[in-house]
Amino acid sequence: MVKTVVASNTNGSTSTLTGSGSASRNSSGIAESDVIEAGNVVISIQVLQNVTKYFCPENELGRGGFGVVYKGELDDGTKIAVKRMESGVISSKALDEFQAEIAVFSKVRHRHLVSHLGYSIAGNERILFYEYMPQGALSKHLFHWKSLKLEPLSWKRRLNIALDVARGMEYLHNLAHRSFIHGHLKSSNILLGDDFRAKVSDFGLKMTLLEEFTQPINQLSQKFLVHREILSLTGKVTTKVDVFSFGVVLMELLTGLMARDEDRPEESQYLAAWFGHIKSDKQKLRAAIDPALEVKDETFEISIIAELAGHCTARKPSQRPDMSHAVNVLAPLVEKWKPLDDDIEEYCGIDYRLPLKQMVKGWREAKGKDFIYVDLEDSKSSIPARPTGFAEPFTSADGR
Ligand SMILES: Nc1ncnc2c1ncn2[C@@H]1O[C@H](COP(=O)(O)OP(=O)(O)OP(=O)(O)O)[C@@H](O)[C@H]1O
Repeated sequence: MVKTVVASNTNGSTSTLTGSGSASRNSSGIAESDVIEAGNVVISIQVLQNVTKYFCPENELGRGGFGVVYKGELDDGTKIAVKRMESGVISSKALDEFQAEIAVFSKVRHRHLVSHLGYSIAGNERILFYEYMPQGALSKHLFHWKSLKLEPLSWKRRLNIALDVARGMEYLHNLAHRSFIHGHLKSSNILLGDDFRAKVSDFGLKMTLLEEFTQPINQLSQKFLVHREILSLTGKVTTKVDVFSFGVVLMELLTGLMARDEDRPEESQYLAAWFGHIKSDKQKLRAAIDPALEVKDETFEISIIAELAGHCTARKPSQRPDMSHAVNVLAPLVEKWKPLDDDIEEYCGIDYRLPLKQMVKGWREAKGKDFIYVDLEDSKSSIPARPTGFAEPFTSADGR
């Protein structure tokens, strides 16, 4: 017997059901009979086996610390990413915690956060499934584009990605009802859509849900402590850990170099440390820019991003800005590159250059007007319609 839960209801609880999954299915491949109480949709694990062709290697999208991620396709053509956890990653003892965490993060919806759609439990199997991001991880496009025969990312795309990530992280930190720490933001956890717009993934697997911005280190698995040396300065995990990681991602976008690479000369093995030394020297900074970028008139922007990256990776967490600051620095740069009629609905009635409160006020007013707008806090527009019973997303008056 197996049980699968897709999303959860708005009060944070989840329900599960055992079953074979053989009932007739709606347009998203989810059985009508599987829809049960209080907004919970329950489907069987067989659906996931079917859509991934029994976890066929051909459908493998990648591997991470938790296991293998497969591509799957529902009956209606909707693509999903299915993360099959390696056995032992989650003990049965930790299962309650696992379910409770998932109950929370399945409701976190934002256009720059990869939507978590559900999970499955069957015997030792722990499977999570997500919105599918067709262009895959940012890391692939920054570090492996040649071997994968991809186009290198243009400067404009990199700027957009930086802003998208900043907005997703700003939401996690400040704008959801509670504050979330991602804990392992990195370029392999930033996924790209066909339009090369970015969404942050993997928040929640060990995301720390905090009412206050403090948590003793030992409550987080070492695996997630990408910048352990920085954490050890304070002994606390705070949102500033994510800000540091974001600064490193900015450095990767600028240089095309991985955060850490033991094949590089010793002084540049750690990108953050090395970049911190060279960023104020114009010539060295220019020499460090990714050769795949044809830099012409972007010198001014590059120095702003370099400055921001340095600020985000300040040694003391208290000296690092919050993500809202990063959004405010990046938004005008992206705006500059934006053709007037490009992506117009995203900007309808909203001036992203305004401080958050004014911007939200403008957005609310725009909502009342008689034209199409996009719900800024809800990424559901990027995936096909949510099947009946999927969780209502968190709402936030401050979404951007
Ligand atoms: N939603 C998704 N859509 C498309 N591809 C995905 C999706 N989620 C993951 N992938 C692919 O699977 C790979 C592995 O993802 P996963 O999140 O398991 O590990 P990771 O982020 O690389 O590492 P870690 O587990 O240490 O965070 C990613 O690099 C990406 O290429």
